[in-house]
Amino acid sequence: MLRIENLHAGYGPSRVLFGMDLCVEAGSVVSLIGRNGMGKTTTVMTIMGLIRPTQGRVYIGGADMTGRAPHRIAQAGMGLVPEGRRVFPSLSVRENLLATASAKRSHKWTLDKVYDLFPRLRERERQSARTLSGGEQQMLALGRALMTNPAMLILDEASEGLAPVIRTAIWDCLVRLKAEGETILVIDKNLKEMARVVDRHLVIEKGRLVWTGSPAQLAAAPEISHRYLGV
Ligand SMILES: Nc1ncnc2c1ncn2[C@@H]1O[C@H](COP(=O)(O)OP(=O)(O)OP(=O)(O)O)[C@@H](O)[C@H]1O
Repeated sequence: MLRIENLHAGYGPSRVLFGMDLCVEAGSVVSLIGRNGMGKTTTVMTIMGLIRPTQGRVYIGGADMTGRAPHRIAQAGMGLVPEGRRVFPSLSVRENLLATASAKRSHKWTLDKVYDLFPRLRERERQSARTLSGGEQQMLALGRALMTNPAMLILDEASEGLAPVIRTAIWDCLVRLKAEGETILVIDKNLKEMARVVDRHLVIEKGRLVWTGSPAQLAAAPEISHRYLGV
C-alpha cells in the first residue's frame, strides 16, 4: 500500500532523513517508533507531500507519488490524523466530519458509522469542536480522517496527552479498525498498547530504519528497546 525508499529530507539546511525506508502492506498495522527528534513526524510530512524530499521515492498503491502536492496524496488515499489534532474549532462536530467527507474511493465510512465507532461524537453532534475535551477532539480528528474513506490511515501521536481511559478508547478503536481490514501506520510511544494491534514495528534512528520485527520479537530483544527507544 505504502512504500518509501531511500528518502532524504529535512528543513532547509537541516537534514533529518538519511535514506529512510518503510513499507506498509495492505491490511496491516505497522508502527513507526524511535526516540524524540529521530524523524518520525518528518517521515509522515514527507509522505503527505508537505516536505519535498531531496532524494528517494514515495509509492502509494504502486504509483510513484514523490513530490506530489498534499491534496494529490490525500486523493491517492492517505488519511492523516496529525499530531495535535487540529480540528476546525468553530465548526460543530457534524460539520467537522462532513467537511472532509468523500465517497470517491469507497462508501464504507459514513456519518452514522463514525458515530457508531464513537458514540460520544453522536451525543455532541451539534457542539462546536472547541468545546470538546482533548480526548473527544482526538476522536473527532480520527473520525474526520475516516470520513475521507482513506485507503490507509496515518496516526501521529494520537494518544499523546490523553487521560488513560480515553487512551484505551482510542486503542480499542484501532483494534476495531484493524479487524475491519484497515491499513494503518501508527506513531506512538506506548509499546504495551501497541502490542495489541500492531503486526510489525519499524524503528527509526537518526533518519533511517534500523530495526523491524513483531511486538513479540521486540519484547524478546531488550537491547533494541534500550538502544533505540531508551526504555
Ligand atoms: N519545522 C522545522 N524546522 C526545522 N527543524 C525541524 C522542524 N520540525 C522538526 N525539526 C527537527 O527535525 C528533527 C526531527 O523531528 P521530527 O519531528 O521528525 O522527530 P520525531 O521523531 O517525530 O520526534 P518526536 O517524537 O519528538 O515528535 C528534530 O531535530 C527537529 O528539531
